[in-house]
Amino acid sequence: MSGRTLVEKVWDDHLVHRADGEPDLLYVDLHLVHEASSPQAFDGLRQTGRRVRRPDLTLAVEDHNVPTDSLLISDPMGRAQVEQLAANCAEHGIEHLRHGTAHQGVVHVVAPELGLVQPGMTVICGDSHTSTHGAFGALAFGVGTSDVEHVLATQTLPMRRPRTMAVDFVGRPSADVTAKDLILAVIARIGANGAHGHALEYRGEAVTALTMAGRMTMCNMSVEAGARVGVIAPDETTFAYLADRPARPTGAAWDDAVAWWRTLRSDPDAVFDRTVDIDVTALTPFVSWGTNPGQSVPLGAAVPDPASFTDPGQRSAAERALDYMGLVPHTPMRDIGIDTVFLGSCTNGRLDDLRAAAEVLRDRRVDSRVRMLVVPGSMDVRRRAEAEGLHEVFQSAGAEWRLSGCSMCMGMNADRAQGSQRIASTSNRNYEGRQGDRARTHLVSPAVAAATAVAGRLAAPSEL
Ligand SMILES: CC(C)[C@H](C(=O)O)[C@@H](O)C(=O)O
Ligand code: SF4
Repeated sequence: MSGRTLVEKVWDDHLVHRADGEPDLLYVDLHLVHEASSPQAFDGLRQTGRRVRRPDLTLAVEDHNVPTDSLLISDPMGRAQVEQLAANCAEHGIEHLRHGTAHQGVVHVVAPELGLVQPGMTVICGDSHTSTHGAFGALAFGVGTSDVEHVLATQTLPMRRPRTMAVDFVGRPSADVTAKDLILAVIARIGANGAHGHALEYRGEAVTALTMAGRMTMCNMSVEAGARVGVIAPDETTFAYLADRPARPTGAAWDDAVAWWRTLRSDPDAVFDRTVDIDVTALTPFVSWGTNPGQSVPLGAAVPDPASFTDPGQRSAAERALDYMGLVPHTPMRDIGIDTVFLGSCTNGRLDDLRAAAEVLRDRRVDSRVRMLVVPGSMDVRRRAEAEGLHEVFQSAGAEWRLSGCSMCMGMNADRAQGSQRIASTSNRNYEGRQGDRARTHLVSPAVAAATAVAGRLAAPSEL
C-alpha cells in the first residue's frame, strides 16, 4: 500500500462513519460562524427544537456587514443580520466577537491569530474562504447554510472525499514576488475552475519560505482555482506562529501536539491524483485584467487579445471580461489608471501585508486622483500596526486608516465603489459587481497596491 497525503491523513483521523455509496461523516474540531451565512441555519435549529451541540467549539464573528468608519450600521438589513447573530449566540452560549471589540475582524484573520486553528484539525465555516486555514495543515472547508445547520446540531459533516492535487513550486522566486503573485500565477495557469473536485497541497521551497500570513494568502485563494481545500504541511514556521497564541496547547500538551504535528505531511510515496509544477524562478508580480482570478498576467505584460485564446469558451469569456472592464487588447497593464486602492480582506489584511504596503508608502504620497482605503483584517492587526506606527505612514501618505471588516472586498457594507470605478484590490475576487455594481477590480499584492496608489496606475514598487 502506498503512503497517504496530508489531506488523507487528516480526513482519516476525523472519520466518524463510512458506508458504500454515501459521503463520509467527518468530525468537526472548529466551527466558525459569521452573520452573512448563519441566520437560516439557526432558524432551522429552532424549527426542529435542536440546540447547538458544541458551543465551546464554535466561534462567531461580525465581519461582512460592519462599517469600517463607525460602529453604527446604517443599512437596516445589515444591522438586522448582525443583531440576529448576537441573539443566536446568546441563545446558544456561543462566543461572539462584536464589531468594535478587541478581537473582532474578518473571521479568517481572527481565528488563526487567536491560535484556534491548529495543524491536523478540521475547520468548517459557512464561507468559501475557509480554505485559508489549510495554511496550518488543517483540513478546512467552506460549506453552505444547510451544512452550517448540520454542524451546529451535530458537530459532524457529511462530505465526499476530494481528489488530491499537488502544486509543486520549483525554484526560488525573486524578492519582489509575494504569496499573492504565486497563487495568481497558479490560477492563471490551471484556470479558475482548474482544481474543481480536488484538495490542493502546495509544496516546494517557495512555500516553505513564506510566513504564515503568506501561506494564508495562498490557501485563501485555493477556492479561486475551484478547490474547496488547500493545504500546506506544518513546519517550524507554523509552530513558531502558534507558540504564543492564546488558544495554543500549553505545557506537556504543547510538546505532544508538536510531536504529532510533525507527522502531518504527505508521505514520500503518497500518490496524488494530479500534480502541477510551477517554475517560479522567472515569475514577476501578477495582476488580474478580467472578471475571474484566472484572468491574470504579469504586471509587465499587456491586456490579452481575446483572439489569442484557442478555446472558444475562454475567448468569449475574455471578450465579455474586457467589455465589462472597459479595456482594450494590447494595452500595457502598467498604463491602466486606477482611482481606488483597497488594502485589506482575509487574503491580504494581515500585519505582514500592511508592513509590505507601508514600506512602499513611507515618505511618499498617494496620487491626488486616488482614494486608498487601508482596512486591517482584524482589530488585533490594527492595534499591532499602530504600535509600529504604520497608521502614521498610511495617514501621512493620504490613505484612510479604518476599523476592521470585510469592507470593500465584497460590497456588503458601506465601503462600496461608485459607478465603474477602477480598483486595485488586495482581495481575492474580481467578479462583475463584486466591489460595487459596475466596479472594475484588478487583483494585486499589497506591495503593488501601494505602488499603484502612488503612481495612479498599476505599478510595482521598483518603478517608483
Ligand atoms: C458571504 C460569504 C458566504 C461569501 C463566501 O462564501 O465566501 C463571502 O465571504 C465571499 O467572499 O464571497
Ligand atoms: S474579506 Fe472578502 S473574501 Fe474574506 S470573508 Fe470577507 S467578503 Fe469573503
